[in-house]
Amino acid sequence: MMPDIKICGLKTSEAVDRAVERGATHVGFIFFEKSPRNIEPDIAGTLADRVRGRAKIVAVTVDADTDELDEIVDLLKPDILQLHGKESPERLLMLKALYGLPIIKAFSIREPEDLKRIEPYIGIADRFLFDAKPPSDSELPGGNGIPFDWRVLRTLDGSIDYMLSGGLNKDNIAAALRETGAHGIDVSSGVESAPGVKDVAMIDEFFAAVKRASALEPVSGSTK
Ligand SMILES: O=C(O)c1ccccc1N[C@@H]1O[C@H](COP(=O)(O)O)[C@@H](O)[C@H]1O
Repeated sequence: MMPDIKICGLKTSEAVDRAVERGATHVGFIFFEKSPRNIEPDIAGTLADRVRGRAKIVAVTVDADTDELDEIVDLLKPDILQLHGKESPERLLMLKALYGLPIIKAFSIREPEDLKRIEPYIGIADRFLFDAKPPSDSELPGGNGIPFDWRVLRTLDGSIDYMLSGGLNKDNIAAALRETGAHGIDVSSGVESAPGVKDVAMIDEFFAAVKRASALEPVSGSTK
């Protein structure tokens, strides 16, 4: 089965169009000034209009205040909020009540202990996203292009819905899916030729690799 596929950090119509043509179920826009993928909400809204209804529009923010979120929700009209900072469960409840949007809550993972941090968010976050811990010299909480040890997720309760993220690319996505069986994947750097510069050929290659990996997957219940 094909996982949900989110292409994140989009900034051009060419990349948005190609991602959705190839089968992206989610497209992500980054609202974080220090990121090379940062985009103004009005420009993101115009890009999102190209694919609205064909892919879920995801607004990625990091500890954004309500004024900033108001502007993003107003101009982008996202389907989903992705919170990639230290937002508390209470903050998620408040934002869900305010905007009526589903929330993906991101967590950085290195070891099994890190998974304990999701517990207070179960039943509040609509989906989790597991990313690698950023290097100590990085200003970005995500989008660093580095994977974590996916074996950590072996201890995760199978009923937890999550997207796998962090350094995914055409060369490691088959192994990542084989190890985790993730129902959703999220890629940014892995389809870029330089930080913040999406490459449509790399988007093509990534989708081709996911399709190959999904075709190889054993069919549950099959006797063959
Ligand atoms: O991509 C960014 O610049 C970014 C900035 C701030 C918060 C989150 C960000 N990106 C998220 O991180 C994942 C993993 O990225 P990568 O594939 O390792 O480059 C990305 O998909 C975004 O959801």
